[in-house]
Amino acid sequence: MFAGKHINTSEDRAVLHTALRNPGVKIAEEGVDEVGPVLEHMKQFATQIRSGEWKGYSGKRITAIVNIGIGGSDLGPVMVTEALKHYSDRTIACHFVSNIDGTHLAEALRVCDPESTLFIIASKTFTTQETITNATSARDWFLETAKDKAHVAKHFVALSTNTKGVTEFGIHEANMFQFWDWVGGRYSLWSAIGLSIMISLGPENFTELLAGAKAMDEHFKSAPLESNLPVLLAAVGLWYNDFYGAQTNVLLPYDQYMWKFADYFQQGDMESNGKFITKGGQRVDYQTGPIIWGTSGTNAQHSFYQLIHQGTKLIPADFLAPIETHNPISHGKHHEILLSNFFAQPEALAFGKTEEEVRADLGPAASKNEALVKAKVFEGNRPTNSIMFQKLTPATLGSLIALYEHKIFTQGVVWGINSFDQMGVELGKVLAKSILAQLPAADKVTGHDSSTTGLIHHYQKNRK
Ligand SMILES: O=P(O)(O)OC[C@H]1O[C@H](O)[C@H](O)[C@@H](O)[C@@H]1O
Repeated sequence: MFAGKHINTSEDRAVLHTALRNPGVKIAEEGVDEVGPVLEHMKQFATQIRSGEWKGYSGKRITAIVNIGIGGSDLGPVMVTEALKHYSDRTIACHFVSNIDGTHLAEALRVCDPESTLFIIASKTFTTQETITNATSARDWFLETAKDKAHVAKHFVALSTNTKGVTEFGIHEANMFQFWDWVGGRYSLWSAIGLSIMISLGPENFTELLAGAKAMDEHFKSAPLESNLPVLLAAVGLWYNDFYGAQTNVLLPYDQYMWKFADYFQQGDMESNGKFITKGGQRVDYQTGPIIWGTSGTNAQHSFYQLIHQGTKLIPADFLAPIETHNPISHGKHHEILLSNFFAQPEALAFGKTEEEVRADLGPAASKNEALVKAKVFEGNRPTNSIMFQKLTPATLGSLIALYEHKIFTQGVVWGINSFDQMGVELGKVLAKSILAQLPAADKVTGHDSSTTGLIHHYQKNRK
């Protein structure tokens, strides 16, 4: 991976997101020597937006950005801007529009002023239906007020590998921030796709984020296997996934800023390792990628922990927490309570509560209600990883993201699969396209099973 070999074999591509956090690295791959210059371009632009030097068409400064992208062109920027909100001076409102559902764009535009809004169209391919449709509607909305197409240049920029697609859309090449086909979508927040992060947090914090990831890259490359964090995380995961039949891995950050961390790694992990075919084309006869989910503690405790503690499924859990909080309100009381929960849960999951302990707790009442005794038993022996870090800084977040990226890579290598393509998302897209063409009239609806046909007909009969 680090050497730039084409380990994404099905697409014959290198996998070099690590080069994005190591500008100047020498690898013979088209575009690698442009990493530094593009980063510079991003810094200049972000600084102009943040300082107010960049003006909208009517002379107003930019006070809102709308990142229009989906999947890897959305989740990374959303997760990181949320996680590092503490580092934002909040002078620029950040909106993220991903869903093709018109509600997503409409609700964002409701609070934006066309004269002071910058649209960032983020799409690696610049062909994604949701993004191009949302971007076109955003441009129409903008032109309703701005009138003149020449004003688009001040309000629309693109992050993409597809120069032709960007210029055809009407965005000038000078307002395009390039990246390359060796950056996978779900590994792209380190590239131009991170522009919204940089505008929100400032170039220095973005540089720190990259530095933190680079430090983890170095650790991954050089640490002995037995003390190599991504390898350990991968090995523990493999153990439960492949030898204990665990279907899943829940991510539980005890830091409110990280509330989107699990959402981000749903794509990161499941799109990378949700594969049943090996690189050599064989059907695997073992389990591969786990189901990833989770949300921030302690909310999760009051929602789904019951099943983790006493359900019939084995759910390995990763707990993450900062030693220091950015918000030590009420003399640090909140953080102490938060951390006491962070320490308590893995202990409870590991050691549970025996029937004897329950009986001792209940005293004489135990013998009167045997069912209650059984209901209060925790079997324990439920596996967890606990990861503590000093404080959620940009560098620490960069390291944590890279830790999980390399865990995913390591597991993919052991399973012999290609973690860097995503063939499984194609079929639904193709079917949706053919259905879209059939929606205008009932007699056009052909080639589907009776359930699908019935649903489409129901929609056609009842739409207004
Ligand atoms: O950035 P884009 O080319 O618009 O792609 C956006 C997303 O599209 C697809 O859903 C892919 O499966 C994702 O990996 C990708 O992140």
